[in-house]
Amino acid sequence: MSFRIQPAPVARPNRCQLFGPGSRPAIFEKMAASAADVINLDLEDSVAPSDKDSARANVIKAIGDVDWGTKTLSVRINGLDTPYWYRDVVDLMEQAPERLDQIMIPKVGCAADLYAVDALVTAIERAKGRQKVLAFEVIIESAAGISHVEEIAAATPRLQAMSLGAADFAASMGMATTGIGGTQENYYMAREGAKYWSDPWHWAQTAIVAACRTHGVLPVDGPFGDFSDDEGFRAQALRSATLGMVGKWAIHPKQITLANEVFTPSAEAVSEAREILAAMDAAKAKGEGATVYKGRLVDIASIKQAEVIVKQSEMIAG
Ligand SMILES: CCC(=O)SCCNC(=O)CCNC(=O)[C@H](O)C(C)(C)COP(=O)(O)OP(=O)(O)OC[C@H]1O[C@@H](n2cnc3c(N)ncnc32)[C@H](O)[C@@H]1OP(=O)(O)O
Ligand SMILES: O=CC(=O)O
Ligand SMILES: [Mg+2]
Repeated sequence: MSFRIQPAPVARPNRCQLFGPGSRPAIFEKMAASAADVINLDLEDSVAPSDKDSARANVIKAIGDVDWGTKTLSVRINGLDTPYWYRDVVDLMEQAPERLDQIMIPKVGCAADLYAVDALVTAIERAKGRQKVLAFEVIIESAAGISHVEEIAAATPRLQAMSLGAADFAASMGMATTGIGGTQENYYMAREGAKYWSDPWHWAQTAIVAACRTHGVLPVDGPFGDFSDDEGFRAQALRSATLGMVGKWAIHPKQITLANEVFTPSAEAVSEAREILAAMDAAKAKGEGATVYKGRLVDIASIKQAEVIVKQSEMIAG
């Protein structure tokens, strides 16, 4: 237990983050018209090295030209291990209009990575007189990133969200898979001739959720590569939501509805949460800290659990 109050993350919907390559401007209007809460225009791994400069120019133009509505608009810059990232930051901060809400920093390995980007962003904000404070989001997708996840979550007040990047994470960890998220064929327990599949992403997800919740950052599940597998996407997203994540990436438009459905508390869940709060109000009026709801114990901790669902639903409804 600690006397510190757990900080709340930014109150904005983050159920689905839709990605699109910065080298494919023909889809930008479609991305803007989608039902995703967050748009991630990518300058990193979906853009070939030969297209880095033109993709950056496309993105800067589109930030001003496209009507992004009320979406959170984010650009994924290149990693700090590349020659591209400083130019991404400098050009975005010097040339893009203030409609840009945040940048996503991939392959973060330690808090100092964010210190370096923060220093550069802060200097340009001051030099250019930019009024809007740029937010950051990061991807945990390396052995170093997951090892230092808590210091990364605490690294800068600019940080609003943290995603698990299953593809690069698997590569960095030396995992024997080319799958991007979801069930892995060889990750199972065997008993009496039957296989029971387990979840190889679980521990990294819970480490991210714990670090994020400690420091008031939104925990987000990253990509699910097989966009023809709706059932697999839904199962992965449901596990993430159950663990405390608030949303998931879409790497194809057909994943947006699936993510929005999973990360919007259902009417039944909200009504049950409200009933628990009402039951606890009645218990409190009688001087009791615990009572019975539908045959099961509810107590003061149940109020906090129910409030998570009600607050999430109210925040999404606006
Ligand atoms: C894995 C590690 C990571 O870092 S993931 C994040 C980086 N990756 C990305 O950003 C990739 C994002 N996705 C894509 O580039 C495309 O969706 C890929 C997967 C290449 C598929 O594109 P395509 O072959 O055009 O798909 P499709 O014919 O099924 O498209 C159907 C209609 O939807 C459109 N569409 C496609 N992708 C997007 C998108 N990301 N956002 C918005 N719209 C998209 C297509 O243009 C097509 O539209 P229409 O029906 O012709 O009007
Ligand atoms: O960037 C995302 C990933 O899965 O890698
Ligand atoms: Mg990656």
